[in-house]
Amino acid sequence: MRIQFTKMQGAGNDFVVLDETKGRLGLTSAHYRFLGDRHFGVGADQILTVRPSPAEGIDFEYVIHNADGNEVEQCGNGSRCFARFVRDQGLTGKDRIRVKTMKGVIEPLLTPDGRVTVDMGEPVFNPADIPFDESGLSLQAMGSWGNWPLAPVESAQAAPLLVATVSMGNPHAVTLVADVDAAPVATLGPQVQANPRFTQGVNVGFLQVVSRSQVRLRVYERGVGETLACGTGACAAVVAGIRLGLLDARVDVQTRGGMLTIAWDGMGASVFMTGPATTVFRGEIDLPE
Ligand SMILES: N[C@H](CCC[C@H](N)C(=O)O)C(=O)O
Repeated sequence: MRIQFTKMQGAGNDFVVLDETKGRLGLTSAHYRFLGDRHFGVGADQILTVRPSPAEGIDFEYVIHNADGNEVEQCGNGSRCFARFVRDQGLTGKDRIRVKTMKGVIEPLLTPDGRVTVDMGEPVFNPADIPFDESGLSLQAMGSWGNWPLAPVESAQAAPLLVATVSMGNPHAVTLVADVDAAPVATLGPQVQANPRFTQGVNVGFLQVVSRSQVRLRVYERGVGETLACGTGACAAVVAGIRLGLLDARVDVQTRGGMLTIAWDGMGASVFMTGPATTVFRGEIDLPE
């Protein structure tokens, strides 16, 4: 079957975008893996599928698959590219678009400077909702915001790693490092992901605090590996930094693929993410049967 696709990227996190607003393509997990494959397919970190409005007051639905073919709950950089896609394709004339993902409704806003700001909803800290099994762990309470625990997560390293666990709809574990360039992302990332306490896997963020309004971040993503940027990872990392008393309410996050700006006013507030969204090329491809 030959399909059309649009290749996009947001801060270097790259996507194959498919339009199912006029009918389903009926793709399988193997098809998503093929599309994500950088040697035999198109190549992407995630595959984003745009579908028609599922309900009154919502403009579209958007479905996210990691390069490993598994569907996931949320994708921050993808939500900006989704918004750029539906505008450029003439599927909407709106600047503010309400879109349903697996775990809720988010609201990208196309801004005059060409960037996109997304209301990513509230962060979730309850371990059972991350999900993270904290049974039997001696949690180390830190930070200026009450006793938010940093959980020691066993890894193959000598000492357990202290991580802050946050959900932005998808699971994140954030650890502090002195220098992201020297962080053992390729080894520690998969080790934390393999920890059975993350019962649905996890995206592992390595956060370097430069100042109260500037950080550097690398993320070893669930279902992909290290990406050049992770939007929900940037949200989770800034939220963790704010709750640990290390960051102010608006932070520039320097990733290997570009700059994202994250704002969060604290408990009960949404996290807002601003960043780029770029169309790289359009094409068509024959899917394996
Ligand atoms: N790998 C993530 C999904 C994509 C997140 C990332 N690309 C973003 O921009 O938020 C997960 O399995 O939860």
